[in-house]
Amino acid sequence: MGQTVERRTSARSGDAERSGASLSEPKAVNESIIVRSWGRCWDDYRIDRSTRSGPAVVEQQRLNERVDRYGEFVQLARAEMHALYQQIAGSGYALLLTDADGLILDYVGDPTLKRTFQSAGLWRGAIWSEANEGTNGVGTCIAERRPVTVHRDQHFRNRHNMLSCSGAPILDAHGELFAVLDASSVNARDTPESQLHTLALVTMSAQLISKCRFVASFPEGMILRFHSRPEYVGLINDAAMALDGDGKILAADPNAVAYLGLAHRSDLVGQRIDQVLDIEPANLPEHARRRHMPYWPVRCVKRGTRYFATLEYGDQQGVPGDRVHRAEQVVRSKPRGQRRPSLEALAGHDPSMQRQVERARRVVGRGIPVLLRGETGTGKEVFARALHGACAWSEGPFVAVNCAAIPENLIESELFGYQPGAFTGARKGGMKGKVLQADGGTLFLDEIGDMPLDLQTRLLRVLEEQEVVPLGGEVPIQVDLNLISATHCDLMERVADGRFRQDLYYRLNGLEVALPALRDRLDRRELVRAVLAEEGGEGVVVEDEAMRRIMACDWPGNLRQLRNVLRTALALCDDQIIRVDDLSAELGALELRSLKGTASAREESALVSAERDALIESLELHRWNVSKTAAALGMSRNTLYRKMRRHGIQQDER
Ligand SMILES: Nc1ncnc2c1ncn2[C@@H]1O[C@H](COP(=O)(O)OP(=O)(O)OP(=O)(O)O)[C@@H](O)[C@H]1O
Repeated sequence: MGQTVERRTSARSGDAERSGASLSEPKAVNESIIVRSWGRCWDDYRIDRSTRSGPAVVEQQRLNERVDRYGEFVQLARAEMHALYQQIAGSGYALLLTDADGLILDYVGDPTLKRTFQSAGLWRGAIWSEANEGTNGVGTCIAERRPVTVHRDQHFRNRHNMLSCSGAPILDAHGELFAVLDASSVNARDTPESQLHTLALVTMSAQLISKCRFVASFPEGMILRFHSRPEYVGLINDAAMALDGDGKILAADPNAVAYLGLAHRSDLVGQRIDQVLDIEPANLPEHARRRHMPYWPVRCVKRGTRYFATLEYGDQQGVPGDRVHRAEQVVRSKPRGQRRPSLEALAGHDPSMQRQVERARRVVGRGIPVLLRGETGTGKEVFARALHGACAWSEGPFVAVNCAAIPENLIESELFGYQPGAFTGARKGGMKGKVLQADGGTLFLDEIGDMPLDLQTRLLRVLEEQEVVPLGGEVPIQVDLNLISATHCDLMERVADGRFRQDLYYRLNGLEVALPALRDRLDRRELVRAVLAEEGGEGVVVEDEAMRRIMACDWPGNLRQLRNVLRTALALCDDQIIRVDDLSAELGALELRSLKGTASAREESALVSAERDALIESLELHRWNVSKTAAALGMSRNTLYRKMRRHGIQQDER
């Protein structure tokens, strides 16, 4: 595994949360930042609110010098700015990169809005320090060293009252503010609260840029990355430390300080690595050479907490020019475990799976909708992607919509899109819904059983008439797409009790493919070997007793859970042999669960309420971030949403 910084879209808002910019961050926190800033504007800078002149702009030559000084960093940041812009394009925002003095170094935005932004002073060379321009997204972010949204009349100077700006700090490897990433819009009609979503995205991108910069800053040293879960090592929310050849810690990122339970960076920097983690400095070169199994388990010396770590030489970050290129790849790289196996590969050696693949193959590309049924983690989405890859629409897009994960009141606009001005808070340019995005390709409707009834009616009409009318629009737009849906539940049962429309059920179910649960597959041994190979453990042997335990397990989380357990076992095992001890506690908990399956009804109801309590506790612990909680509990987000619904847990229970 290369020393890369991967983005995981699903973790976007979660990571922003940890940095203090969560969507749920009390409005009051942002407001108190604004109040402090206004205080500085009155008392320290003594700014005249009513002057009409725009921000000072430096001469081109000085701007060029500044950009040169930031060198490769500007290109690295630009790669991420483009990636972020893809997400917010059409919403009237421009992205700005400034230096630590608030001087705008770079701009990425809608070319048609260039003039508007230029006349507002949001352009290369303009200086947006707080002392010059009063309270604003860039200058106040620099003054407070934290993410901030400054919305319309929260700006101190009247001239800037039409702006909405969200700025987040980019830190250097020593924790110093080095640059600011800002998203600004002119004449936004949104409320300050809706800006918090933008702020979360900007904060996440700023963290990603900070991390790329960290790992690229020590070409002479080594970079150690760690996290309590192996699958998170190498992703944006792992911890990073730079070491010299003797194991002395040269730098540590904020996650390293937080995960090790320390108060300050200075508690780490200058220490030797073996004072912090149980890593022998003499063994560092050996760890850096590990290629067959990149991460290994380490423990915190003081607290005994276990992590998984990787180590690479700083110069393995690539030659300078290459680094930018890698950053571009890095920010766009796909989450691990998202390979695209073919239908044959999915069939494996299991007769029932082979039968299902054969049936699906017969209808593929004939415009017959396929309904996939299977428990969580049986590979429904992987199967849908393989079907898309094998059909006539494979050149077109594959657009997945998870009906369980989108809040009910958003499904309609997500699916069908809307026209400009369709409702308050709508994006200026309107939005193309998922159905239209999938035109010419495949629309994958995951967890279709969770679609609200009134939307089922709309969906049925779209499918029958093969045209969509976006919200607020009148003219129908033709669509031609391949439809695959998936569900974990018995849709017929839902039809029987009135929760699912019978006509839609028949419309979706051109062919039903039932994916077997892992416990029912006859090729589990082969699957274990295949997953181990995919996880970098080719040639690793599973000891008989360990294999017996894996075979005997009930695997409620199916292939997803098997993969997690094997990934951890690979990291823990010595001598390329997986023993019982390497099978994580998760397997023990599963075995206990099957024992509990025989418990009496009373015990079961106690278990149900224990599960509810445990879910709430875990959600609390992860600040109600569903992605993180699901990852910590080893289940999919869908499963967690389902469980929350079953236990009547609402996200606003906090
Ligand atoms: N045939 C397979 N071999 C190995 N791993 C697989 C296979 N199919 C799926 N997986 C793995 O199992 C995990 C779950 O797959 P997927 O998301 O497709 O399941 P799902 O049924 O859609 O789950 P959910 O209903 O919870 O959304 C993924 O990590 C995927 O890589």
